[in-house]
Amino acid sequence: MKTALLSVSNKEGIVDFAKQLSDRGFRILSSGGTQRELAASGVEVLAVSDLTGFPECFDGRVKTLHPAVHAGILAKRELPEHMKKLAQLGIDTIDLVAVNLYPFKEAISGNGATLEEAIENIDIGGPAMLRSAAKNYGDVIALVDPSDYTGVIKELDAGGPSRAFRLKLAAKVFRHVAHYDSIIASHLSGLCGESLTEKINITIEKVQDLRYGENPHQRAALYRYPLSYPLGGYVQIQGKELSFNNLTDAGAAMELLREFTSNTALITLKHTNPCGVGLADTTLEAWKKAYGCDRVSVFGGIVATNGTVDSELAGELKNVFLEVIMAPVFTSRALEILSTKKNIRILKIDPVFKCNEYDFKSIPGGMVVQGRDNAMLGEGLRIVTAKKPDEREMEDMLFAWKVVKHVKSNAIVLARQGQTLGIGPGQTSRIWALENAIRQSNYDLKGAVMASDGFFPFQDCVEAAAKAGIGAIIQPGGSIKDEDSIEAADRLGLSLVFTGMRHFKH
Ligand SMILES: NC(=O)c1ncn([C@@H]2O[C@H](COP(=O)(O)O)[C@@H](O)[C@H]2O)c1NC=O
Repeated sequence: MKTALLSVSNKEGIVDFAKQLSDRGFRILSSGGTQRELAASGVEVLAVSDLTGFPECFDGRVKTLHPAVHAGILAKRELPEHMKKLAQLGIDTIDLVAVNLYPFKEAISGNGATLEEAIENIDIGGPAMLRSAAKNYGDVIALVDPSDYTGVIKELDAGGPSRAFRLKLAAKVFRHVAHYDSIIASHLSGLCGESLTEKINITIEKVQDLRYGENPHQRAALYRYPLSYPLGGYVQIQGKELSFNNLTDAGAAMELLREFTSNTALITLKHTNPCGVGLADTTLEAWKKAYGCDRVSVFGGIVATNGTVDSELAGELKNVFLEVIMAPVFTSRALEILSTKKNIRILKIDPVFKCNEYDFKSIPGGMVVQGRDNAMLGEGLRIVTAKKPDEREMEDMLFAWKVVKHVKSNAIVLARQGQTLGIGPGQTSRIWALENAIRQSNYDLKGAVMASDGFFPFQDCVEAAAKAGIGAIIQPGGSIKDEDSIEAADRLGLSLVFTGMRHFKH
C-alpha cells in the first residue's frame, strides 16, 4: 500500500485531495492539525506521532522531524540495500508528500510581527520533508502548491505521474523553499540593519507574463518583491495591457514624481527620460508647462501627475498620442472623455510609494548593487561666483536640480518658474547635452536657469549657457578645473551654485 503524508498550514482543498488519494488506495498520514481536520471530515488518517511513537512537542517545533518519516521518504526504491534496511527498521515507504509551510511572509507583512512571532513562523519540519521528497523525486511525489492537487490526481489516474512530471514538481519545491528562506533571510538581515551582505537573496514572484520584452523577440514577465507591488501598487482603469517598456517608463515617472511632495506636478516622459515637467496650482496649468517644453518627444509617451486628472486636462490629453496616463485621482467626467481613446492605459497610482532599498543593475555575469539615490540637497549648497542668484533663480535651480537627477547622464535641464524649458538627456558629452537642450527649447531662455547632473571640466558649458541668456547654473562642482568655470561665470555675469553632490543616472 502506498502512503501519502499530508502536513499543511493552508488546508484549502486538502480534505478533497485526501479523499481522492484514499479512493486510489493511499494510506493517509498527517501531522496534528491536518490529521484532526481530515478525521473530522471522515477521512481515515493516521497521525505521524502514532507512526513514529514520538509525540509532537515544543509547541509544534517538532512534529514530523523523525527518522521514520525521512527514511520512508528518502529510501531509493531501486536499491535493494535501501529497501532491505527499511524493512529491517520496520519503516514503510512514503510515496507522496504534500506540504505547505507556515505563513512567514504573511506574519511579517504590515510590520506588525515581533521578532518572536516571526521566528515561530519559520517552518522547519515542512521544508525538511519537502526537500527529502523532492530529492527523491524518482520515487516520491513532492507537492507544495494546492493548485497542483488536481493535476496529480489526473496523472495518477493515467498511470503516472511520469518521472518528468515529478521532476517538475521537485524543481517547484526547491524554488518555493529557496523563496521562503530568502524572505526569512532578508527579514532578519533587515532587523540586524545589515546591508550589502556577503550574499543577497533576491527573490521575486511572478505577477504576470508580458506579451514581450523591450523588443518583440524577447520573452518577458512582470515580477514583484514579496512584500511590495510593482509601481507601489496601481489599479489599471482602462486600456491595453501594460508592456515591458510601459512599465519601465512608468517606474521612472513614479520616481521623478516622488520628488514633488509639496507641489502639484505633471511630468511627460519617454524612454525613462522626462520630456517636460511643470509645477503649477492646477494640473491643467502643469500640463501646459510640461507639454510646452517638448511637444514632439511626448508622442507615444507617458503623462504622470500627483494631482487630479479632471475633464479639462482630459480634454487636452485626449488630443495627444499617449501610451499611459498615471494619476492618483481621475474625475468620472475625465474617465468618460478618455474612454474615447480605448488604447490609452490609465493607471490610478499612489505617488507617495515606498521605493526599494537597493538599485540592482545587470552586467554580464553579475550585478552591481547600490543604495537608491534618495539623497536630497542639504547643507552643501555653495554660491561660488561674485554674482548671487536671486530668490526666484534659486527656486528655479532647486526645481531643475530635482528634475536633472532623473535624466540620463550626461544630463542638462533648463528651467524657469516651475517649468522645464529644455532637457538634454543621455549624451556622451556634456556640451552636447546642453546644445540639445538649447536647440530643442521652444522658449527665449533669457533669465532661465540650468542644472547639470555632473561638474564641468571645461568653460564651454558656461559660455554656451551665457550665450543662450541663461542667468544661473547649478551643478555639483568638484572638477579640478572648477576655477575655470567660476572664472567664465564671473566674466560673463552668471551666478554659479555648487551642490557638492552629483546625480549621475546611467
Ligand atoms: N516541526 C515539525 O516537525 C513540522 N512538521 C511539519 N510542520 C509544518 O506544520 C504545518 C502543519 O501542521 P498541522 O498539521 O499541525 O496543522 C505545515 O505547515 C508543516 O510544514 C512542522 N512545523 C514546523 O516546523
